[in-house]
Amino acid sequence: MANDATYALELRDLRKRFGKTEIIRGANLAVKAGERVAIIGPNGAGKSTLFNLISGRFGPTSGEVLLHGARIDGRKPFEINRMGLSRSFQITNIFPKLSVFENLRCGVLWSLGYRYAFWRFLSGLKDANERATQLMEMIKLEKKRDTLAINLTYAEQRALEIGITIAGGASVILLDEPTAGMSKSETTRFIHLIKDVTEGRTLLTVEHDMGVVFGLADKIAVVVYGEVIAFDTPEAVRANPRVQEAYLGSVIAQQQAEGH
Ligand SMILES: Nc1ncnc2c1ncn2[C@@H]1O[C@H](COP(=O)(O)OP(=O)(O)OP(=O)(O)O)[C@@H](O)[C@H]1O
Repeated sequence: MANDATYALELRDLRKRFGKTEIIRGANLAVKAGERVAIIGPNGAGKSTLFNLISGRFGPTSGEVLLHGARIDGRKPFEINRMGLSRSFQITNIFPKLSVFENLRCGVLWSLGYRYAFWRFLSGLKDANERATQLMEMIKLEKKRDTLAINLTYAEQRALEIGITIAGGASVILLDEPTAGMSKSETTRFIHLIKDVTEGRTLLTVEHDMGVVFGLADKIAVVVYGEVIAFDTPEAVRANPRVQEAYLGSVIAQQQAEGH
């Protein structure tokens, strides 16, 4: 099945060993184009490691990762990015001393391959400017166009980061805990923003907050001990006895006790 592009992203019997310890133990997942998927699971289950395997930060010990039917396992992160998968790296890919507009334009140029372009050439790059303006509207930061990233609120920085992540028009987007550290009202607004900007794209998030999971995801992948033990709609996952037993029962009980 060399180029079976039925799925936007596919993991086939994926395994990752660190030293003697197998952390990812035969993970399988098949995500259709346009699906929004939340990856949940207990601490240490391997969620971040899966993201690292998908985005090319780590190569798998064995198994396959396919992006629109093409093998990407073992490729470098920038190659995978060029093939249409973009991962957010939280605040770290924001330039604090550049404005919102300049940050977005940088993201656009990077995706076009102008990584080391000189700033004096930039104003002439009409397409990049237009795309940056369009992104700024999508992430609702038009009014902060010339504000330095360092002076944005935390939630605005996260929005900017998402703008940079989608700047190159990637079809598959990976977001690590996109609402972590936000207030409840910011989180609610941010879920809408993420839904808007990822419309028509495939989204994977690693998420601990069940409110975000159930508000955002079309499907939930439950990772326990390095395996995807369930992959289904939120309702089906919630009702799945194996998930209840392995993870969700205790999380929901805890969040109810905390008043979430
Ligand atoms: N580079 C590495 N070298 C060695 N062990 C690692 C490495 N990266 C992750 N691990 C181990 O792999 C296991 C899974 O970690 P991972 O961060 O993927 O889990 P997680 O499900 O994302 O957890 P959390 O919800 O706490 O963020 C942990 O035991 C971790 O210590």
